[in-house]
Amino acid sequence: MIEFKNVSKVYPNGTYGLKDVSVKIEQGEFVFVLGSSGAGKSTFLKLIMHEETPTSGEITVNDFKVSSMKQKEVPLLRRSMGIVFQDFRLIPNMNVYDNVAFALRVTGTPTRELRKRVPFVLDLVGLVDKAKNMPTELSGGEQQRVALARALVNKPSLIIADEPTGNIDPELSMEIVDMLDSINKVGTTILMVTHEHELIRRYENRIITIENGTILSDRPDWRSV
Ligand SMILES: Nc1ncnc2c1ncn2[C@@H]1O[C@H](COP(=O)(O)OP(=O)(O)OP(=O)(O)O)[C@@H](O)[C@H]1O
Repeated sequence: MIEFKNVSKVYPNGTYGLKDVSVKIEQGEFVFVLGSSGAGKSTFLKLIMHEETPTSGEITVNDFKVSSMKQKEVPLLRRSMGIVFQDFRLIPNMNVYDNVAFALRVTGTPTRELRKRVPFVLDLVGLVDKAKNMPTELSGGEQQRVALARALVNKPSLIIADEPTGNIDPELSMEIVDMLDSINKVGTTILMVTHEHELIRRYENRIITIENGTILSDRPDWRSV
């Protein structure tokens, strides 16, 4: 669950990132966050991840009071979420298997658990047969699927996808959204930021549109009305 209560973010140079935003996203929703460049989408995500702190207002994410959180609690918050970036951010000198396994190794997961979990998520994203490939040997869409597997491997309750289709051919973009959709169907909350109206027009999910740091519109999920 994500809740913003009257949240504003003013950057040190006086620019407003967000202005008095109040919004609630329940566990299990799949929400698109739409907005043009400079609208405030990244600010919204950074506040959720505690990469930035709000100037005023209250933020709750997965039972963490993010707005008043101590720095030492941040790793716990981050472990409750999986993050997918536009530029994939795979480790170039590790193969697909190790890129995914790395996310488990850093949290001290036992090897026997890792041997079950990594093939499971690679199967979910349809990449078992590419486990030994290096990132440079994969297409953009495949690299993003590895990033998705890595985000999923710690069983997060929330996936944040920041323009995940921004570097992918349009035909493959739908494949990524469909994959997020099937992950959502097993209960994971999905927040996907995009500026691609065309892509999300085909879906019936809730769409929060941000403009000039405020919520311009909040279209409900048409599947549930
Ligand atoms: N570190 C910063 N210092 C000052 N102003 C900032 C900073 N980061 C963002 N801004 C400003 O805050 C506003 C919102 O920016 P934000 O990055 O959240 O937009 P965005 O919707 O993510 O845009 P894009 O799609 O281009 O990434 C913009 O006016 C931007 O210039």
